Amino acid sequence: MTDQSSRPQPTVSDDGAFDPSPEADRAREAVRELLRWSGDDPEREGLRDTPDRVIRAFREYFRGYDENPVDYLQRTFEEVNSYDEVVLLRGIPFVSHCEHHIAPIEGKAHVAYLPTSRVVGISKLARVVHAYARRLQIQERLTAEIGDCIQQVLNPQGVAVVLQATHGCMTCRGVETPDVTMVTSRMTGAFRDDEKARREILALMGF
Ligand SMILES: Nc1nc2c(ncn2[C@@H]2O[C@H](COP(=O)(O)OP(=O)(O)OP(=O)(O)O)[C@@H](O)[C@H]2O)c(=O)[nH]1
Ligand SMILES: [Zn+2]
Repeated sequence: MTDQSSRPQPTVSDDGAFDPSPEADRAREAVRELLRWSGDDPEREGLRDTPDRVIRAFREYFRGYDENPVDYLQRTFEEVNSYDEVVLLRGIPFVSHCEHHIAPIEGKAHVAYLPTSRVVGISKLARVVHAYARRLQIQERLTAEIGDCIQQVLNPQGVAVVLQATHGCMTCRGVETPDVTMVTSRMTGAFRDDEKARREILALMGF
């Protein structure tokens, strides 16, 4: 969870400006090579700017490497009138990329926790989801990282994370099987140990 990025930083901000660094040059050349490998001509007009677009898109897809999700959970509120029932953020849309094919993983995350004495701003749960999703992932690890981060930082009575997603590497290539959804979950504390709490949260999530 303390994985601050060690990758080269762009010499210009991610505002669409051209990055003249040697690392960016090498990345653009790698994209050019992939275009050739695919059978096209990277020098033709329509593809001339594509390597630069692709490396800027990669910065967007993978900007989670520059984020520490722990930071998002530092600010908590304690004046909650002893609220200790479930807090659920349902249906957070996310996009990730599978580490095997760099194909999109698109889905929804349902994130819940059972607070002790403090709660976190609700947007922060979505920020944690995106910070882990914007990396190369498999769905199981993404699910576990989200759940474990919230459990470790907030130390609530329990955390429940369920992800449902479709995998581009299954729909657009390979087995070419659309309309299948992968469902994964990470349950901690009360949601893992107490069958009733687990059933209730899954029902609230719509399962
Ligand atoms: N468990 C899991 N598997 C994934 C995930 N994303 C992709 N995969 C699978 O990872 C596997 C990689 O298998 P390989 O046999 O090494 O790769 P491949 O030859 O491209 O496999 P096919 O996709 O079956 O063509 C595939 O079965 C993918 O469907 C994920 O998030 N979790
Ligand atoms: Zn894949």
